[in-house]
Amino acid sequence: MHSDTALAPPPIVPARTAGILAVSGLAKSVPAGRQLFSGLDLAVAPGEVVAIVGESGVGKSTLLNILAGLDEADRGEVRIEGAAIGPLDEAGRTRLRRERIGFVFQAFHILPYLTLAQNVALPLALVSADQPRIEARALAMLEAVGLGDRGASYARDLSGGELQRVAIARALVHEPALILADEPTGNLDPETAGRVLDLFAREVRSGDAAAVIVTHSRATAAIADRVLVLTAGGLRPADA
Ligand SMILES: Nc1ncnc2c1ncn2[C@@H]1O[C@H](COP(=O)(O)OP(=O)(O)OP(=O)(O)O)[C@@H](O)[C@H]1O
Repeated sequence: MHSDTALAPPPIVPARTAGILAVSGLAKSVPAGRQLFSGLDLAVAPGEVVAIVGESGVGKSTLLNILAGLDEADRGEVRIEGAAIGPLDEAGRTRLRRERIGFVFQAFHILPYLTLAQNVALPLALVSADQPRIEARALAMLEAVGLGDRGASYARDLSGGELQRVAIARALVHEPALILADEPTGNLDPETAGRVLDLFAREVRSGDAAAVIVTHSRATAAIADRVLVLTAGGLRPADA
């Protein structure tokens, strides 16, 4: 896994900018031509957790995918730590995601042929060759989500809620600058969700990272510094 490290370009270690995420004038329509949103602006500072809520089908998951460079906007700009992602080619976007972004997908995407410990370690193993640190950090993250004794298990042996916690541990393990999470507590009971959300907030704030969480859950929105509603006209404060 590390054999190509010597040939790889140096890791992206940008200077901390005033904003981790800066989005301006974003517009997106779906292939049938229906406009999901336009004129969308968003700025997220280090240490800040932003929750995005909105009706089903309004485009929340699509927005997260655009922020991660997994989907293209029709118009507008996304900057992560000051760098625009639009001009990056696929390799550049992959590298940006690997080194600076942690993504909790709605469908988890836990790899079935790796143990849970290996799944959690993977994002860190892609950017570091320090095996003892990788293993220690992966175990610490599994413990933090209450699965410290399940590192040797495989995805097939876990419940939906346990898989969700593995996905969260994996998204945080490499201390990304930007954490994007799609319904990260949708499969968790309130007590487990609370514990996981505490971890989430702690990792973001202690690492000066930024998080954008899409959620329908009031408890999840409650840990955010700001709650924004996605509408066809962009994002607006939830209480406006
Ligand atoms: N590739 C695509 N082709 C056609 N329609 C699409 C495509 N991708 C997304 N859509 C449509 O765009 C809309 C927004 O989808 P998205 O999953 O972003 O919504 P959401 O706000 O996250 O919804 P939910 O809260 O139900 O998860 C939906 O109506 C969806 O069917």
